[in-house]
Amino acid sequence: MWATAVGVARVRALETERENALFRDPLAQAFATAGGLWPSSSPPLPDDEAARRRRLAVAFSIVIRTKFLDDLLQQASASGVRQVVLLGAGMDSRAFRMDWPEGTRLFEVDTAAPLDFKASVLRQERAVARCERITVAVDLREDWPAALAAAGHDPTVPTVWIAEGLLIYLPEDAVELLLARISAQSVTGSWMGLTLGSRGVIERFGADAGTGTAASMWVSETPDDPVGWLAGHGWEADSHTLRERAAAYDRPISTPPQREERPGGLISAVRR
Ligand SMILES: C[S@@+](CC[C@H](N)C(=O)[O-])C[C@H]1O[C@@H](n2cnc3c(N)ncnc32)[C@H](O)[C@@H]1O
Repeated sequence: MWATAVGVARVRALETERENALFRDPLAQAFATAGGLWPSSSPPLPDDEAARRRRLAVAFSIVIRTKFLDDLLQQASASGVRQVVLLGAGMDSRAFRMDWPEGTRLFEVDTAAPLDFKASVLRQERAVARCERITVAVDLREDWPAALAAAGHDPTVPTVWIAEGLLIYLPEDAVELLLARISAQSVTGSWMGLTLGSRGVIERFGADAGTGTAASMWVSETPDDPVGWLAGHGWEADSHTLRERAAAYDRPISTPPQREERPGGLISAVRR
């Protein structure tokens, strides 16, 4: 399941090599290498044209969402937030690659296996975090708020929460529960950045996805009205499409939309 996190690192390593990269993630290549996905020619792109296009589209979406959430984290920091929680952190290396104000504490929540793998790569790379970094090994289906609190998270001061490439893997009731728990730990002034499967993506990508691929594990998509949904949880949200953000980052999608595009893939929210 967490192998998908190494696939994400591979995409970030490729972006890092670009001249006009939207971000640079110097640790991504080490994660991809340790996971057997680097040099990037392995695994080869599938021959099947549709599968090839899907793979490229997923990679593109990872690059755009990474930049979107980097910006959101910077904004939250600038507004004074000093607690960061990465839910399903995987190989996220923001603790190491971003500038953090003095006093920032960053919690990485994931299960033990990916966190152990990550720790071994970080040791090998002699990576040094640029903020206080705390890992919390817990399954998000269990009582993770208690584990987070035990690790030192303080729910009485604002937090910026990131759930990147996570909710698409959780069934709808688990997404609701996660949101309720995040909201219960978020005082006014907290922030949240979410990525959600855009509408129809499971049908388009998941239906004929090979077993073991990331797309074969996708189960949930953006609700019909993401802004209203989050308002119900006490958040003032903005939702963006990949296409709109990609254009804003000067990385426009050149092909016209094949169907009506509804908002929803990328969400930023502030706690009221
Ligand atoms: C596709 S990866 C994305 C990782 C990271 N957020 C990023 O964008 O680089 C999904 C991550 O969510 C984690 N995850 C999925 N289900 C989880 C659960 N029930 N509890 C804790 N972590 C979970 C996986 O271990 C994996 O690291």
